[in-house]
Amino acid sequence: MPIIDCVAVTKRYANGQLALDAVDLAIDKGEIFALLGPNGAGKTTLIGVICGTVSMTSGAVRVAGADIQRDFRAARYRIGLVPQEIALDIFATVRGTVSFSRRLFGRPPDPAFLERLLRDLSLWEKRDSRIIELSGGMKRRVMIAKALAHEPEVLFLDEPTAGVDVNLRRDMWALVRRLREGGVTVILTTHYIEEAEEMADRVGVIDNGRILLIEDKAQLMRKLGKRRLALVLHRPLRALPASLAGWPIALEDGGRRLVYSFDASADDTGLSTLLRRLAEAGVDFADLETTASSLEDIFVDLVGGAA
Ligand SMILES: Nc1ncnc2c1ncn2[C@@H]1O[C@H](COP(=O)(O)OP(=O)(O)OP(=O)(O)O)[C@@H](O)[C@H]1O
Repeated sequence: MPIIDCVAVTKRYANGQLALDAVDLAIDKGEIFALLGPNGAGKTTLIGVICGTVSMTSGAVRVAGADIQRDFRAARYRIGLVPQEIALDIFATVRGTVSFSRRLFGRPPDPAFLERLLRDLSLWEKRDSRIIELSGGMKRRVMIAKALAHEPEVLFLDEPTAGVDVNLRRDMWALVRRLREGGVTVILTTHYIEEAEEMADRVGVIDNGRILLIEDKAQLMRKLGKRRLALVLHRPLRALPASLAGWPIALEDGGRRLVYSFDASADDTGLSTLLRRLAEAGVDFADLETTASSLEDIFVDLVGGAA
């Protein structure tokens, strides 16, 4: 049984905006799932529906079997949510904020757990500071600690690293991995492709309220992945040989690098023709390298056309 199961989830806001259009999404326990999409794609709305803060127009969501509408408390108890905006009582202390959130869910105090959580998020030294005294990055850490305070099985991170510095981003990624080792399911939304590439087991791409694709990350990158061949030329080229006109080739680095993009899974990659024509045109190269395209290239291909 998936830990999160969305069936035909549709959301139309009061102003008529269709934010989710019959979304089916099943998330397995213990996976890290990245939901990718451009601004306004429907990511935050989908999270809101799953967490019960946005009412859906039609469809159903179950969290570990509990229906979010009929059995809200049971479903919500299993979820920790880190929203995009920081919302904290600025006069409370770090420790007070986190223990309050735990109490709200009816969990008994557990000082050892609290200490571990605050240490994991590099908040232990600040445990008695008031929120108002903290930097923006520290406040974000508190938001995460707060979401994890009741030991949820599923953690939602809505754009966790938008505008955060490199250290916090790295800490966050490390934390997410540790959580997964502990069996926690993590669902993150992002428009930073590198984040999905770095973290996710599976990737879903959403645009205009529709899921365009859900795929194992590695498979996705293999399947849709283009490759690049870069040749380092002996002598810089001003222009491509006429025999290669119209090929997906770019000259970079002042004509010293010739870069060819191709589909590695195609029957004919064009590589042998390319090399033959270069040889015929007297173009020598000193070195060559091939690289796989990133998830970003794939994403732009998918969403770029629709946007
Ligand atoms: N309360 C609301 N009332 C009306 N329309 C809304 C409301 N909230 C969101 N929308 C619209 O629904 C669509 C989906 O918005 P949503 O915030 O879910 O997208 P998102 O993918 O999270 O975007 P972002 O990456 O910018 O956070 C957008 O067109 C947005 O303008």
